[in-house]
Amino acid sequence: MGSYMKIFHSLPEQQIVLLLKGCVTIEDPQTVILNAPKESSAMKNSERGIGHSVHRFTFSQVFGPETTQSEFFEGSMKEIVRAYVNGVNGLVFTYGVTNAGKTFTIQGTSKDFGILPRSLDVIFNHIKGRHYLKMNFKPYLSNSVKKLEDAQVKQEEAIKTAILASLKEVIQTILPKSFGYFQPKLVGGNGKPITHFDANTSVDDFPDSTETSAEDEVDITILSHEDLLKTTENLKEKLVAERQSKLLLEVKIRREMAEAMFRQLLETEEAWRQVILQSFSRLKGFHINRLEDMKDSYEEKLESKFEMYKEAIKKHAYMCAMEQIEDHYVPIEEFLAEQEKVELIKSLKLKIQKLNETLLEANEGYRKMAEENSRLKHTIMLKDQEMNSLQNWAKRVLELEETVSSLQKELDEQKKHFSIEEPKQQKPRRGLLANLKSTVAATASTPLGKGWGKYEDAPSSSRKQVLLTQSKRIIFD
Ligand SMILES: Nc1ncnc2c1ncn2[C@@H]1O[C@H](COP(=O)(O)OP(=O)(O)OP(=O)(O)O)[C@@H](O)[C@H]1O
Repeated sequence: MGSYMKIFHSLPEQQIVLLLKGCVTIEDPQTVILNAPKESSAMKNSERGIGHSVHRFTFSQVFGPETTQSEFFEGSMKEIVRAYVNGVNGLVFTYGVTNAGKTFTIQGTSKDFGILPRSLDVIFNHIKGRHYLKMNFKPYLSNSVKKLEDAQVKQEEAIKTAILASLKEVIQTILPKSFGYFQPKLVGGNGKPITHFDANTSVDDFPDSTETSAEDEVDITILSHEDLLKTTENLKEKLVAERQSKLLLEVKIRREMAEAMFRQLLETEEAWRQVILQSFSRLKGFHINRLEDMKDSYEEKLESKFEMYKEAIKKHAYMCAMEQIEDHYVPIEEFLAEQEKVELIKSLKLKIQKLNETLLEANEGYRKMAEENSRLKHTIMLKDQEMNSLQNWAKRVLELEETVSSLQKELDEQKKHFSIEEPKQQKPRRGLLANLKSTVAATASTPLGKGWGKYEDAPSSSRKQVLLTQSKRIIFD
């Protein structure tokens, strides 16, 4: 018994409970402990100090999950049933959520009966041989019974037979194949149906009430009292049989009518089916045509919409282009003029570039020339210095030349003078240098320039050479 289920009967102390695994723990055969699940509000409340997470319940008997149907019956029902057969009323009911196992407990399965078939088995075993065999009680107004007369019993039986027969036919007609679906409802202790309805039972299996008795009509006046009773009895039976046969006939007629109606119904159904099929196929055709029409019209619509959108897009593109043209439009003359300007600017730029290059080159040349110039200046300066020194030299040479010429003159005069006075006085020779010195000293105040004059027009180099030659000559003289 894996589920959680309580089975109560009328007495509170007789509470019995079957328990679920998990939060429910069986402490002992009388006590169950309920532990609140971890996430439950009861557990959370108990953690906050409100209420308890554990509850203890006491019962007359607790059955755990491993309990079998038999053990449960023995432990729960047997005493109640025993009391019942001894005239003590009892109430057993199950209580629990859906799928808790109430039906399983009460009814059980065909292999493993629950407490109800087991109880019935016990009860019927208990009254075995003491059954009331006559079938002359009829339920009345749900909670009562009526005792039937024999004739009523037979009438009931005939009706029952007729009903069962027609029922069987109807069932065979309507549900020929699925008849096997119906299972016996009540099962006895041996597992066989207590009330058995055999689908193969036919009308022929029931006594044929339409058959007339073999007995002929008799003259009652010649009959004894016993025979009379017997005959009366026979007549009664005949009467009943006739009534039965009438009933059967009625049932038969009704059945035939029902069959006819059923056939008609089938035919009608078939006709309707045909009609429906035709309509359906027509409808289908209609739908297909309609669908095709719709498809065409949708395609057309789609096409026209497509065209419309295409036109709209074109228009939009055109408008955009026009707007752009308005914003960016330049007349061709302006454009050409601009173009010329651009060309001009380009060529000017090119020229400027070339000029720049030329300028750079000129700069470079100028720089080189400046260098050359400074070098030449330097040379000139050197030459000037040289020239100055040469001029000084020349000046000096001229002076010396002057001196020499004056000395020469003086010498010549002296010579002349000596040649006149030579015989009288012979002047002692003192050497050239002593003579020169004395001459220079004598002519120190003599002005220069007389000897220079004859070289004034000569080029400087030849003049220098002359000067040098003269000065050399003067020095070596
Ligand atoms: N003790 C058990 N052992 C094995 N199977 C069980 C047990 N109890 C219940 N079941 C199975 O659990 C399922 C539900 O059980 P059952 O139909 O008896 O529940 P229930 O309480 O009658 O439900 P509901 O209230 O919906 O009728 C069934 O398939 C049943 O066979």
